[in-house]
Amino acid sequence: MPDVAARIGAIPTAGSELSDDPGPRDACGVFGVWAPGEDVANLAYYGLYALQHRGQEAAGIAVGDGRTVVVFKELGLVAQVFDEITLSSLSGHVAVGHTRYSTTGSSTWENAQPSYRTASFGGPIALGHNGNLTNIVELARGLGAGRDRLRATTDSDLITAMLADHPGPTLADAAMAVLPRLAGAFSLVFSDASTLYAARDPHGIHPLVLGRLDDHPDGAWIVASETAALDIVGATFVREVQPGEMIVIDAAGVRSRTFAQADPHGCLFEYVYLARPDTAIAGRSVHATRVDVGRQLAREAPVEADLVIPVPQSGVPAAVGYAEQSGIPFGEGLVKNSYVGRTFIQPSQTIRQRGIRLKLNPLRDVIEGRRLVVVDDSIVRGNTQRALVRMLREAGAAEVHIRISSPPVRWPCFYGIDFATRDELIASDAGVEEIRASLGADSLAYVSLEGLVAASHQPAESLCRACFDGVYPVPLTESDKLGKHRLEPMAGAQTTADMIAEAMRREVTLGMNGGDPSPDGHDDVDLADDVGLADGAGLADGADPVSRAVDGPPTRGENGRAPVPGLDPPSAAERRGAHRPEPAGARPA
Ligand SMILES: O=P(O)(O)OC[C@H]1O[C@H](OP(=O)(O)OP(=O)(O)O)[C@H](O)[C@@H]1O
Ligand SMILES: NC(=O)CC[C@H](N)C(=O)O
Ligand code: SF4
Ligand SMILES: [Mg+2]
Repeated sequence: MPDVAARIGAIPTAGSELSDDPGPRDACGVFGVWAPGEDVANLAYYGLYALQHRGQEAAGIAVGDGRTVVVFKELGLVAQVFDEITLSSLSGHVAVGHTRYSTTGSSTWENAQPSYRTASFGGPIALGHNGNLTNIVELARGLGAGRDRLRATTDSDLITAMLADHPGPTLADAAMAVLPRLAGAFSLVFSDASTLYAARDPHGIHPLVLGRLDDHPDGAWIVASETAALDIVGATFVREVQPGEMIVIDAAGVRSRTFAQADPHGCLFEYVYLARPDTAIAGRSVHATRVDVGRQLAREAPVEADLVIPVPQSGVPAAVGYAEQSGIPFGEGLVKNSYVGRTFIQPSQTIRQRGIRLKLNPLRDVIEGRRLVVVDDSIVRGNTQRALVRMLREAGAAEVHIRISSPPVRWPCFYGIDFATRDELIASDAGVEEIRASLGADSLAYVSLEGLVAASHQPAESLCRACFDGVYPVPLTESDKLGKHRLEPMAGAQTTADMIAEAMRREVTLGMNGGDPSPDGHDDVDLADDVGLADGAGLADGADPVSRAVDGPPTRGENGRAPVPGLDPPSAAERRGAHRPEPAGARPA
């Protein structure tokens, strides 16, 4: 191992090459670690555990040892995917990890990340991606037949394929040529067998931070979606990866390169829901932001009531702020089953709805006869509030006043949140009074967009607010409207070109989560009907029917019911190949 001690502390600012400026010391889940002498697989495991809230469908870790890269990935939660035996078989000095929440491509093993390719200039590439690209059909066209040999249908795998296709001669050269061609949101961690890379789109839509493991003789670096993951692995926050910046970490130290001019538009919804409260984005605590929004909500939408109750988990800080500002006592009126994860980011409507009832149960003695202010961070499809109002009334609430600490979500997100089609969003066409009536609440109010932005302490023009105001910072193309399954074979199309032509001809508009026809629908069958996907039609040769192009996790088979988030271990079918680390790429592509 070359002596890298001299480089420790030389943390480059964006765009610099090994600058001596120490930089500030003081935004799917991605996690990268470069730490010779450390158990990098274990660090990645803990990092991913800390980022579980960003993606619950699949998890994976790729480890490089200077010679090769081994990837282990599987459908399921981090703790279901990895055990001690698996982790101990992953040894090396560089690791890339990912927790997936699907936005392009179904929830299948092939689409789990890190994605893997062998570079045409030699050597392995493993990549984890948070975000969503908006020009994937164009990029897929560019790749042509090369992509068609592969079963992964994510935008993320396209990036890996483009890097692998580039003549090089190094991965850094390939990345500097490929990254400027990507449009949309991408916070990336990727590696070859020796070097860790991190890159963030020019808009910096989703967060990505650099941290350092202290007291490490050879230098040890972490890249993560959120600062909370740095805390959990004992790393010190160094700085954010800047929009349009690529960071390279190897035995020669840390280097920064700029691949595009920054035009910051950080995701406002990170402050509302996506990020952990114990994370800081652009120096601002997410928790403090949420409490402030709650206070603002109380100023904007006061109501006479006996008790403020939060909707666990993400509604808690805003409820604290609402109670503080209004003087109405705060109380726990709903018990959350901590073994049930997030419901909104589940990939199908059926699982989301079942999850809410399993997750939240009213405390009758607290709420009976009381006038309640029920505070939540957001209403998207309306699943949670619809179920809650019913539960609270059944449990004897005298009045139910819903207060929401974000404005109505009226527009789909194309940058990495599965907000689906406009049809699915309860607020897309309805006014507040209509929504109140449909939920059955006594009153309903949302915080203003101005109030939310002010609490973030960010200038409005440096935030993406598109799901609230419909102003998209990255222009969309017609092909973006083709939906989550746009790289999947449909109606018998066998090639990318056929698939695009067929989708365009049919004018299929599926949205990000084309599997969900409506908030009350049952998606899987309907999607197949919508896109003319006959059973097994259009599958790649040898594709497992469990993984076919229908959204939602594979069905169980044993008892016919869908898996329950956080409760069911992965089925035998889901875990095919599990606990069998294999050189990446060994599976048929
Ligand atoms: O209107 P909907 O479509 O129901 O979506 C909005 C709800 O989903 C999220 O909760 P979730 O259960 O995902 O996670 P949490 O535990 O972090 O609150 C969010 O906090 C809202 O409660
Ligand atoms: N939520 C995300 O960041 C998703 C990453 C990528 N678009 C995928 O679908 O796998
Ligand atoms: S549209 Fe909404 S959820 Fe998507 S990136 Fe913009 S602010 Fe975030
Ligand atoms: Mg919630």
